[in-house]
Amino acid sequence: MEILFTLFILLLCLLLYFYNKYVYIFDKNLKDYPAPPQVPILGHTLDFVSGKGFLDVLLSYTHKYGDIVRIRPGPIRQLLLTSNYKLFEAVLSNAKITKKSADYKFFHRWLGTGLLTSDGAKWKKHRQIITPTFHFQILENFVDVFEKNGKILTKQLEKHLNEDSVNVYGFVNLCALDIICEAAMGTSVKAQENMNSEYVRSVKDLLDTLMGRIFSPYKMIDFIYFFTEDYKKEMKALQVIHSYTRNVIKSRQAAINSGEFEQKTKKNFLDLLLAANEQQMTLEEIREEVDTFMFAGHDTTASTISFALFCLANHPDEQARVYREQKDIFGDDFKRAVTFQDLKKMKYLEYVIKETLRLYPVGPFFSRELDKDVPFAGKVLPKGLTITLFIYAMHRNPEYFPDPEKFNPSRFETFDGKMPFAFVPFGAGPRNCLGQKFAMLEMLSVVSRVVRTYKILPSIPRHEINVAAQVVLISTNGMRMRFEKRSEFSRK
Ligand code: HEM
Repeated sequence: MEILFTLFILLLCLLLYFYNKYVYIFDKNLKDYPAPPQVPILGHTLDFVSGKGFLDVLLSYTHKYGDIVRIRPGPIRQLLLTSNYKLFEAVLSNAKITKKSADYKFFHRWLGTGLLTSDGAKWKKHRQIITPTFHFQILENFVDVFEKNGKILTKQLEKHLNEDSVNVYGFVNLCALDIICEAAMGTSVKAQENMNSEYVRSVKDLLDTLMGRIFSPYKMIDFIYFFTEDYKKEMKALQVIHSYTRNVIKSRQAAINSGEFEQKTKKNFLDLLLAANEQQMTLEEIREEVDTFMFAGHDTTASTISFALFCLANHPDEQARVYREQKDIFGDDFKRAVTFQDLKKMKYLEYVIKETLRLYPVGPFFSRELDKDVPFAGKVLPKGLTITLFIYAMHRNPEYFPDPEKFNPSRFETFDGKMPFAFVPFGAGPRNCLGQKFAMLEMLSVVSRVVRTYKILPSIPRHEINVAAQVVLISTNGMRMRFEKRSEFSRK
């Protein structure tokens, strides 16, 4: 009896501790921020399982309650959903707020604690080692990789010329996978030509299972997830992907040891990492970083290129302007390979890609967890709080982007950077996207190749996209358009 009583008291103390830590202190500090109606214990969880879609739920909160909203997506967790400029600035410009929120844990089995998912000393050390490998000059090495795979993409699309409606996303996704594999590891998985290869299938399976987990209220819980078919599928895919990466690392390391590396003029990220490493990272840590590039650098560019092509298909005047720019750069020799210098000249196409990223940011929101109290606007944001930066809503704020729903690339001609946190598709501050320059060059190269080869037209019937937040922002019903071969010297 005495033991039971002691256990009861211990449990009570534990509950009081958690209540005080996560509920009382949060409520006390955040009470002035509005919160949608919630149910006891579950908070707002039911809204997220209502079938309405994550992005739509968050948008409805923002529209109804303003640019800082208090949300409780479970019994103890609280977060502030924000599209408030000052709060964006306070979080993103603070070099001490670098901790990722708990949501990133789903990626740990694949990426371990690589750059995207790590925190603290490990993240800082690895970021320092890896940053020089993304230097703009080094990126010149990859122009051939973009060119080669962009060309294969146009060949794949050729098989669908004059069809009324082609869903471009699958084709672009395989192209982006080929590019990142070659750039990150120097190996060619030939995804575009052989989409049934074991590696390509495993990447797809892994992304599918991750997505299924993040948005399922029960698969989120480890104990339940371990008994699902998805778990088995994930483990099988991980085995294939990890052993592929490990084998490539081993053979690269052997090449370096044999002196072969010195003679190589075009080095991939893995070569550069191994060379810069000087025993600071273990081979397993290098594996985590290479897998991180594979993940962070694949669906992201695929989604943006597809949205950009969709926008061009549906805005013929903008496409004509991009095409004119291509004419100015390539003259009548549209078939020649693109160079690094050419890509730097594609200013208008860059505005098109930026405008695409404004309307369709790949990561429509991302979060930080505060590891200390942070003063903000006369209040204290308590330690442990998750701040979810709602990029999608920020990018559609008419104060910074007049007529925000309109696809208008020209707005970037005069976007002067005075409000740097209003446009942050690549994040900002110490944890910004390491691959952003690489990504921009890749996207310029691939879109340029498609526009030079084909006139992109709206599908028949015209396609309405259904935008949703999955692992990245995508259109759940595909991105449909039509392609028409351009005549050699067409000026339209
Ligand atoms: C359209 C393309 C891309 C977009 C919009 C994008 C966006 C982002 C964003 C928003 C973050 C910050 C996430 C957060 O703070 O939680 C991020 C981080 C990161 N991205 Fe990208 N990304 C793109 C392509 C790439 C590519 C091609 C690579 C690599 C080749 C890459 C590598 C990374 C890495 C390593 C990080 C983690 C940086 C750190 O935490 O230190 N990304 N990206």
